[in-house]
Amino acid sequence: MKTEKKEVYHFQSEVKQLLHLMIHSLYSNKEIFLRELISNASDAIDKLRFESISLPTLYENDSNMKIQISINKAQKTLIISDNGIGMTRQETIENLGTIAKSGTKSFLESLEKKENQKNELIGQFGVGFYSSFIVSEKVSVRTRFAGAKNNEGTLWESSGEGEYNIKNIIKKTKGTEITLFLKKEEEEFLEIWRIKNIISKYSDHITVPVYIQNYDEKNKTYFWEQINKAQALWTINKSSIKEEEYKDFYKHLTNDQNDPLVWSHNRVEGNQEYISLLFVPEKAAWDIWNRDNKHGLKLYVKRVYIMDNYQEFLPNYLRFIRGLIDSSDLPLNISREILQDNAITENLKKALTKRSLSMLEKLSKDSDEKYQIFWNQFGLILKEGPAEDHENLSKIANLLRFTSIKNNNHKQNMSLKTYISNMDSKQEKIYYITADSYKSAKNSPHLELFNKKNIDVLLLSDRIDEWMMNYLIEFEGKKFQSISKEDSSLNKLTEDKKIKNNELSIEILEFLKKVKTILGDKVKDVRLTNRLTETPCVVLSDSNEMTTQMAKLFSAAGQSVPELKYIFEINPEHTLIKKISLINNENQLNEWIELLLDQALLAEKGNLENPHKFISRMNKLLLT
Ligand SMILES: Nc1ncnc2c1ncn2[C@@H]1O[C@H](COP(=O)(O)OP(=O)(O)OP(=O)(O)O)[C@@H](O)[C@H]1O
Repeated sequence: MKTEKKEVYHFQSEVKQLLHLMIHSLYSNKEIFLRELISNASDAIDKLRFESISLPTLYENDSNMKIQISINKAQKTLIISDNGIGMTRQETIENLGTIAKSGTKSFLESLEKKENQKNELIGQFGVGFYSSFIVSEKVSVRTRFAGAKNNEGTLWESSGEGEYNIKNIIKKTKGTEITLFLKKEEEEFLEIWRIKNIISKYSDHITVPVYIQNYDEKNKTYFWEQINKAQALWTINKSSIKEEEYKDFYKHLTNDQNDPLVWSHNRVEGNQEYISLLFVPEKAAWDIWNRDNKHGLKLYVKRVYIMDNYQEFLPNYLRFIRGLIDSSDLPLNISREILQDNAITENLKKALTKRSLSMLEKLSKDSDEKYQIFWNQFGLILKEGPAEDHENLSKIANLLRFTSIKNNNHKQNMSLKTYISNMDSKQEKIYYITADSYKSAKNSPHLELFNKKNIDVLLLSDRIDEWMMNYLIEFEGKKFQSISKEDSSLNKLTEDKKIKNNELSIEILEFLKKVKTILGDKVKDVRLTNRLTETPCVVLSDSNEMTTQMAKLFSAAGQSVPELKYIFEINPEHTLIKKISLINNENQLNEWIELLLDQALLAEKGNLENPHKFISRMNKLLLT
């Protein structure tokens, strides 16, 4: 048994940092402390409801769940109490002395550098309980875990300056009572109208009733006045919910301060019964690229909160979707483990995936501008889709956006449908090129023919693109074709320019033979090309071989890649080729051919195995 003595503890250093930051960055929006405390109280009540499904005695004969707020003007205090799950002593120390979230440290560090975005980022991170210190000079928490004895209560007190006290107390009721000793300059929060105002602003979608203690002047008595509607928004008929209410609800659910871009609210009856409410954010969460970023939907079963961030209802490539699902088919005592191998989960996942994709499709039809915002934020994540979800491949492909030669800038805003509708009548395939950057894709010699023929090519330069293109085989009957690979369909487009052997000069054919001999097995083949206009030569991958970009991805991932052998194509009409083909000096010819190959390789790969040799060879030839 602990003694009655106070024990002093120190805050974890991250807490000190967060407190400091919060007090200095959120001064313009102080009132959010009340939202945070009410939200915590509501979570504690949800947890109690959930736990008491298997252990009803936890209610301690008090199952009328509520949050109560009272003001004591004389003492300048504001008291927020709930009859939820409460905390044990150990939990109090862990929850109110540390920050459990992973990535806190890096988050705080990144925040230091983003002066003008601090406010928004802190909000997303969830300021939580510690926001009480924005308005309080001291905070005291009395709490007792549901089901524990009356003398197992805990008192936590702090002035938010580095340390806090813990003491054992008697608390007759389960739950938590938080007393804020307001700073002198924050006395506005002692006004009942002000508090009522804040509660209705932030807490309408809290499903637990929130009461404020009011005074009846006529009867000279105190009474509890309910402030919020305490009805779960998603259970209300769609047609009676206002746009603003959805937006508020989204913010409440996610801590995001921005409005959602779009949402989809559905009640499904029949075989499966559930309500889903899905949102697409306007901005990616700060930790969306963290491996341990907590995404997923909030799960309710028959209106009872079960868990946060359940990831199995949506595929990974839709991890930016936020929202909730309220199932009537799952049992209340469901656990994560059971959920995982559950046919209901599987069906829900299918249905919610379709729902999300249609929501995005609708967004793309309704507003180009909004869809572009979505794409800029989440396009890279959606690009994981083709590899992950074969079943919905064509729907996902339809949602992808690209830039292309004709686009003439790096903005990815062209759909495959648009590409196809602009296709030349002779064009059979959807042409694309992958490279390290937009610039290098746009300037690749492979584009010369396409530029000349006015045929558009998708320019892909995100890291994931090459990988994605392995899964995109065709769209609406048109095959995808990498233009850095050998491709016989090009012949149709170049009929007018076809190289016919009998029309070629003997000199050029002789030259071709020589090049083959000189390069030997450094290349797979040597051919004359009709792809080029400006460039003397180019290398291509064989149609069944890995592309350069793919090889780069593999080696960046630490995997060994077999050496790529290219097809070396020469442009017989290029002045340089014409000139070189006339060289008789064998040594000099060798040097020139090696130089040409290196040039083509450099253009293709962006680097050379032996750049030094390339330079000295070039310098030597420049002097001849
Ligand atoms: N009224 C309460 N009853 C029971 N536990 C509480 C209460 N308030 C806070 N806690 C506990 O303290 C923890 C920390 O609260 P805090 O508000 O700092 O962060 P959070 O609620 O976990 O995160 P966020 O604010 O981002 O949702 C909570 O997770 C909860 O376990």
